[in-house]
This record gives sequence, structure tokens and C-alpha cells, in this order.
Amino acid sequence: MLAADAVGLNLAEVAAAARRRLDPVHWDFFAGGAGNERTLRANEAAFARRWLRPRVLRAAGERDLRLSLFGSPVSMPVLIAPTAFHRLAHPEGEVATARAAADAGTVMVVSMAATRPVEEIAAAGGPLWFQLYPHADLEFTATVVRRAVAAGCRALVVTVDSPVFGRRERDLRHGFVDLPPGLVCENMRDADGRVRPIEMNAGVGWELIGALRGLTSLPILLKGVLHPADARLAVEHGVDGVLVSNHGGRQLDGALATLDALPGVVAAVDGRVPVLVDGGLRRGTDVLVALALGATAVLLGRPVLWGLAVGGAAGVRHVLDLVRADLDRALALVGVARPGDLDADLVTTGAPG
Ligand SMILES: Cc1cc2nc3c(=O)[nH]c(=O)nc-3n(C[C@H](O)[C@H](O)[C@H](O)COP(=O)(O)O)c2cc1C
Ligand SMILES: CCCCC(=O)C(=O)O
Repeated sequence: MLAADAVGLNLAEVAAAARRRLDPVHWDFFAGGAGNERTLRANEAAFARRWLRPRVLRAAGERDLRLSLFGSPVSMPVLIAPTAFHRLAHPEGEVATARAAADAGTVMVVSMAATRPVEEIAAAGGPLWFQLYPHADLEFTATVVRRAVAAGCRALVVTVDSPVFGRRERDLRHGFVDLPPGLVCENMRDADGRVRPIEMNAGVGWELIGALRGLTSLPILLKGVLHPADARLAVEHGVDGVLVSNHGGRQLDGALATLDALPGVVAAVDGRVPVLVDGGLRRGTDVLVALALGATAVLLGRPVLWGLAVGGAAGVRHVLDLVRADLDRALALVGVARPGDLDADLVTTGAPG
């Protein structure tokens, strides 16, 4: 275990420690967003606008954070979001992240842009889900999906907020356009073993869901839904879960904060499939607010990278442990034992009345 004071008492301190260690170019790749970074900032700011209205004398007793998601049992409703290029944060890369996820009893969503082969990540522990950018070449997509399934991934997370790549000015300023020599997206190999570039596909429509169903019987989640009409369409097309996300502010700058999008999506989905959310969660109380507003679970993106940069698997574990303890305490303080029992009336914007 890492000494907590060497790593940070909270995720902001872990981020500061990571910043001291990382190459500034890589820090900016991880930390940055698109355009003016309005959406990046808005994700965290949205949590700061919510206030908790706790209940008292509820005799809630011991908390129980466990749940089961798409057949994967998890020890808490906090999962690891797919993020690219973990070897820029730590030499072990995604293998270290997976070990921490397994130790903490939660799901890691492996990015299509992972820098370790999915088989090696899976050997470090599960459960894993696999994130996919829908390439125009369905045959290639099928190759990637088959490989992820064979490695034991238990769900597909299809990212739909990226018809083109967001404009990230920090990366442009640094001239950061690709991985350094020696690192590649290991799961982008075609049948001949050649590494293909990640492609964004502006030509893809709702037929994608049927095409993916033809490739796999795994649960399919759509990542990057903000509009209630799309949430409704997603359910009509038979997806198994909706992930409210704006890609951590890295795609459409000016897109609304995910916490602000969440209630509309939850209302549109109307309990038919689980709704998950990511973006800007930095405290257990943020997790509590997202769950109270209708999310079944949340995902952490950057905080996991900060933990990885600071201490490899132990650093990621530290981040997950901090959030778990914080969520547990917050639940007790609002008088709720199980995340599923949280109610929206515990959260207010602080307006009078
Ligand atoms: C460095 C970095 C790389 C990312 N790579 C991917 C990716 O490969 N695929 C994907 O769907 N989302 C990717 N995301 C978005 C995350 O899955 C997630 O939506 C976002 O980071 C959540 O916000 P947070 O970082 O504020 O927790 C990436 C985010 C970051 C910060
Ligand atoms: C080509 C890698 C894409 C990674 C990604 O999704 C991001 O950086 O946000």
C-alpha cells in the first residue's frame, strides 16, 4: 500500500502529485479538453451547484455498496471509464489499472486505444468491458470485437460522441499527435497483425446497433448520450445501457455538463435500462448526487490516470478506495444504506424553498 499522505488525501491532491511526475505534454493530453474547455470545467462545476438535504434518524445501519451490472458483480457503483494510452502514465499501463480494478472489485472499461493487449489486461483481473469506436470497416470492427470477447470482456461500450475528433488545443500547441515510439494501440491489429489507426466515423447511424448485435451477444452500452431523444432511440434500438457522457469535455466544447444532462436522460429512459454517467466526479458526494439523480453507477476517467501516474496499480487502488470510503460516509450522513435507495429529493440546487 502507498502511504496516503504521499499520494493525496483526496483526488485533487492525487492530481497534483501526478502533475509533478508526468511529462507536461502527457499531463496536458490527459487533463485537457476541446476548444475553450468550457465543458471540461462545467462537468465539475455542475456538482458544485448541488446541495444535499440529508434525512435524519433513518436507522439506515451498515451500508452495502454492492450491485450487479450487466452480469458483472461490482463492490460499488463506481467503475473505471475507458481512457487511452495508460502507458503514458505508467510503464505497466492498462495491466496495472486492471489489477487495481480487480482488487477493488469493480469493472474496468478497456479503451480501444489501450497500449497493452486486451489478453494481458484480462490476465491481470476482471471484470472487463471493452470500449469501441465504430469504424467504417465492419469486418475490422468484428475482428476487434471477437478478440475482446475471446479475452473475456463482458460488455461492449460503444462511443457515439466522436463522429470526428475534438479539437484539443493543448495537444496542438505541443505538437502531440501520436504515441511515442515503442507504444501502439495494441488492440487495433488487423488479421495480419498490422496496427490500424483509430478512426472516427461520421457516417454511422442507428443501424450500428443491429450490426453489432450480429457480431456479439454481449450487452451493448451507448457512451456519449446527452439528449433525451437519443436516449429514447437507444432504448428503442435495444441497447442494454446508456452512458451519459461528453467525453470529459474532449469532444464538443459547449456540450452541457453531464450532471445537467442526466435527469432528462433518466426521464426518457424511464427505468427500461440502466443509465450510467461520467464526467467531473471527484468526491464520494459527487457519486451520491449522480446516483440520487437517477444514475445506476458512475465512471471515473482522469482520477484513475492520476492514480496510475503516481503509483501504478497501488495508486489506482488508492483513488478507488478514497472514493469508496467517501461514498460510504456520505451515504451514512444522508441516512441511506444502499445506493439504490437514494432519492432525488436529497439533492437541491440551493434555491429558496
Ligand atoms: C486522457 C483521456 C483519454 C480518453 N480516452 C477515451 C477513449 O479511448 N474512449 C472513450 O470512449 N472515452 C475516452 N475518454 C473519455 C472518458 O471515457 C470519460 O468519458 C471521461 O474521461 C470522464 O470524465 P472525467 O475524466 O472527468 O472523469 C478519455 C478521457 C481522457 C481524459
Ligand atoms: C485516438 C485515441 C482517442 C482517445 C480518446 O478518446 C481521447 O483522447 O479522448
